[in-house]
Amino acid sequence: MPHTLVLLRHGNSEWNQKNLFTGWVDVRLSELGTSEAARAGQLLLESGVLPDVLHTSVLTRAIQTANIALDVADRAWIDVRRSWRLNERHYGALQGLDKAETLEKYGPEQFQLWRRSFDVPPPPLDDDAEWSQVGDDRYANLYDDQMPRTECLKDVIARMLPYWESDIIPDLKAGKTVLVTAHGNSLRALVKHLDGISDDDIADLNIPTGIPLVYELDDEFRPTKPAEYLDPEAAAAGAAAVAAQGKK
Ligand SMILES: O=C(O)[C@@H](CO)OP(=O)(O)O
Repeated sequence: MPHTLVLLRHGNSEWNQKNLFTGWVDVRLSELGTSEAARAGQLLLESGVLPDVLHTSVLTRAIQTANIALDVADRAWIDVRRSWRLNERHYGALQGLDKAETLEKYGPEQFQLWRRSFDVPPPPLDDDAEWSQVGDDRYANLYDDQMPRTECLKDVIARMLPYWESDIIPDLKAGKTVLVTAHGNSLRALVKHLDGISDDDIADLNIPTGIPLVYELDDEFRPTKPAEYLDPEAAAAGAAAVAAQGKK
């Protein structure tokens, strides 16, 4: 029996709007992001892809997106699990910096390496820096060596996949339609795993904000066909806009 998995990147956030590197900084949705989330719910409703369970990161922008979308889809009541393992990539010392200024200061090669390379993390963020999450209550249960100070995509895969195996797969196995509401880079990590994308090719994959991406998976939890965005045109435009960030 095929399993249905829906991936949803949060809607446009206040820092997406300001073009700042965000990572683990807990910013909220912008007005645009709120309407994107409502539209995502409408798309779920219209396509009849109705989630039975929600998995979110512990970041407010993903939680808000899920709440708004599920409310519109009349599924506000479904079970919810949250995990730091679905969080955005920790952007290290880039958190809080302007993307256009960073591109100008370090050049396109270094900028792309930090944003999209598989295994080059940005410099680590000091624990006492303004945009550090060390000491944030929501991470009180993490061991100190689990608490990132910076991450590359490879690190995100390493901390995200255990949750996929231990918490998301069992829900799929139970026949539930699973909604995962997360972030540009944590979802790139999951898509890389599901679609078997190489370490080099993943650099070209960008996930648009607020458009559900639907996977049908076999019993080995591999896609039976290419995943589909519920609004393919808007998704292509949104992904191109993410790729171009920095170039203002
Ligand atoms: O700033 C971030 O945390 C991410 C997602 O918004 O940005 P990027 O697409 O540059 O990896």
